[in-house]
Amino acid sequence: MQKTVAVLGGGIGGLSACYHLSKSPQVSKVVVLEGSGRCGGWLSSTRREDGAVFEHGPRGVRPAGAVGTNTLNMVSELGLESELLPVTYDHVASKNRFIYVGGQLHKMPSGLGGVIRTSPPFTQPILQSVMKELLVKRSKEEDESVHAFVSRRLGSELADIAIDSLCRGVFAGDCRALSVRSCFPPLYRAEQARGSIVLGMVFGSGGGPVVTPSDLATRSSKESWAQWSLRRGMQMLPEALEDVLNNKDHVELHKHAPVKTVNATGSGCEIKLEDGCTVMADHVIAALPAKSLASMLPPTAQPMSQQLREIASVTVAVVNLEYEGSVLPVTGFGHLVPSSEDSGLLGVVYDSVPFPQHNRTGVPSTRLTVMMGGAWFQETFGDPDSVSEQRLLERASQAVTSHLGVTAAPIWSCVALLKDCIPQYHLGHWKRLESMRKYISDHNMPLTLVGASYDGVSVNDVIFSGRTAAERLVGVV
Ligand SMILES: Cc1cc2nc3c(=O)[nH]c(=O)nc-3n(C[C@H](O)[C@H](O)[C@H](O)COP(=O)(O)OP(=O)(O)OC[C@H]3O[C@@H](n4cnc5c(N)ncnc54)[C@H](O)[C@@H]3O)c2cc1C
Ligand SMILES: C=Cc1c2[nH]c(c1C)Cc1[nH]c(c(CCC(=O)O)c1C)Cc1[nH]c(c(C)c1CCC(=O)O)Cc1[nH]c(c(C)c1C=C)C2
Repeated sequence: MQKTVAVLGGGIGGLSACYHLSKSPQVSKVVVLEGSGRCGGWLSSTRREDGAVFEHGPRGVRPAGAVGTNTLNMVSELGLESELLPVTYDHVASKNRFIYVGGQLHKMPSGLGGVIRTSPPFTQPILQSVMKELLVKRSKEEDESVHAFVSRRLGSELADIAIDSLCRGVFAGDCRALSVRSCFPPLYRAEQARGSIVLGMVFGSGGGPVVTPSDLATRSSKESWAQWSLRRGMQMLPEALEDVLNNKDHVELHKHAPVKTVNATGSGCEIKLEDGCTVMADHVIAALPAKSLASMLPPTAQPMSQQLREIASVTVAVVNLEYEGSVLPVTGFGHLVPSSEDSGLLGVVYDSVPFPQHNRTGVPSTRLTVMMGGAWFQETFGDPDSVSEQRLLERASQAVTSHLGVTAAPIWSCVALLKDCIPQYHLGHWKRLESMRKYISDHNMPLTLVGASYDGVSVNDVIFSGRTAAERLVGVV
C-alpha cells in the first residue's frame, strides 16, 4: 500500500528524509512542515554582494567514512559537484590546529614527530600515553563520561586539555558530562572489542554502516580531501534539496508551518499546526529538536515526552568578524580554548585559511568566527534572552585581540545567538534512545526520530539518519 508521510522540520535531517522518501514508489505523498520561513535549519550562510560568504552554522563537512560518502553521493546527485570547495589533508588548515593555554597559542601535535616529542602545553610525549594505553584494562561500565574514559586510558593531562577542547569544538559541551559511548562511538567500541583504543584503530572494531561510493566520493578519497564546503556557503545544500523537492509532484514543502500537536489515530497520525490547519499522514518522521517534539506529543505519551525532554541542548553565540588585509599571526584551521583557560570562550575559526574563496573579491581581508557559550553560556552571559549583541561582539573582538594580537577593529561583523543549537549526549544517552525506540515499537506509534538529537550531531550523521529513516519505512533496509 502507498503511504502519505509527514516530515516535521525542514532542517538538513528533514530534507534528507524527504529526498529519500520521494524516490520510493511506495510513498504517494510527502508533506514537509517547517516552522520558520526558510529550510536548512542551522545551515545558514550570509552572502554579501562583494562575494564574501559568512557561515553562522557548519562551515565544513568531512568526506571520511560511510556517512561522509553518503553525503557526497547526495551532493553528486544534486549536481553540486562544480560548486565544491575541497580542502586536502596536506593543506595548512588540515595540518595546523591550535589550542590556547596559559595565554599562548600551541600547535596541536600531529604526525609522527608531534607524537614522539614533548610538545607544550603537554608535559610528556603523546606516544608515552599511547603506549601505556595498551596496558589499561577494559572497563565493564555500560557508559562513562568522555573525560573519565580518556583520563583512565590516556591520562588526565590529555583529558583536561585535548579532550576538553575537542568536546568544546564539536559539541560546545562539557566532557565531564558528555557520554563517550554516544559522542565518540568508535572509541567506546574499540575498548569493548579490542580492549584498547590503539588496537581498535589498528585492527578495526566492527560496527558502522557501509555505503557504496559515487565517482565523487571515490575522487574525494583519491585526492585526500579532509573537508569540503560549497562556493556560496553550506546553505547551498538545503537550497539544492529544496529545488529538487519542489519539482516533484508528490512532495509538498510548507514553510511558516509550525507544528503544534501530533496525535496517533487508529491508522496513522493527525498533525495540528499552530494556525489551526490539520494534516493527516500514515507515518510521521520527526526531524525536530527532541524538546520540540516532546511538547507536541499527547499526555498519553508522557513517558516518551519525558525521555525526549531529558536530551539537553546548549546555546552558542557565533560572531563573524571581517578584518582589512591579512591579520593572522599563525595559519591553520583555528584554535580551541580549554574550559580551564576561559570557560565561556570556546574557540576561533580562521575561516579565510580553509576557504579563501569566501573572502570578498578584489581587496585582501581576513574572516574569523568566534564561538562562545555552549555548556557555559548561562554562567558567562546569563539568560540568552537578555544578553545584548554589543556585549557578545565586544567579548569576541577582545578574544581576537588577546589571543591573536589583532589590534585593528573589525570592518564588518555579525552576531548570531543560536539558541539550543547543539544537543548534548549526556551519560546514559544510549539507554534513553533504546527505551524511546522500544516505546515507539511497543505502542505501534507511526513515528520515526531523525536529526541531531539522537545518533550524531554532524551534518553527515544527520543526513544519514534521514536516509535510514526513509529507507526503513519503505522497507529497503
Ligand atoms: C554553530 C554550529 C556549528 C556547527 N558546525 C558543524 C560543522 O562544522 N560540521 C558539521 O558536520 N556539523 C556542524 N554543526 C552541526 C550541524 O549543523 C547540525 O547538527 C545539523 O545541522 C542539525 O540538523 P537537524 O536537521 O537535525 O536540525 P535543525 O537544523 O535544528 O532543523 C530542525 C528544523 O525544525 C524546525 N522546527 C523546529 N520546531 C518546529 C515546529 N514546531 N514545527 C515545524 N518545524 C519546526 C526548525 O525551524 C528547523 O528548521 C554545527 C552546528 C552549529 C549550531
Ligand atoms: C568552538 C566551537 C565549535 C567549532 N565547531 C563546532 C563548535 C561547537 C561544531 C562542530 N565542529 C565540527 C563538527 C562536526 C563533527 C564531525 O563529526 O564531523 C561540529 C558539530 C567539526 C570539528 N571541528 C573541530 C574538530 C576537531 C571537529 C571534528 C572533525 C574534524 O576533526 O575535522 C575543531 C574545531 N571546531 C571549532 C574550532 C575553532 C576548532 C579547532 C581549531 C569551532
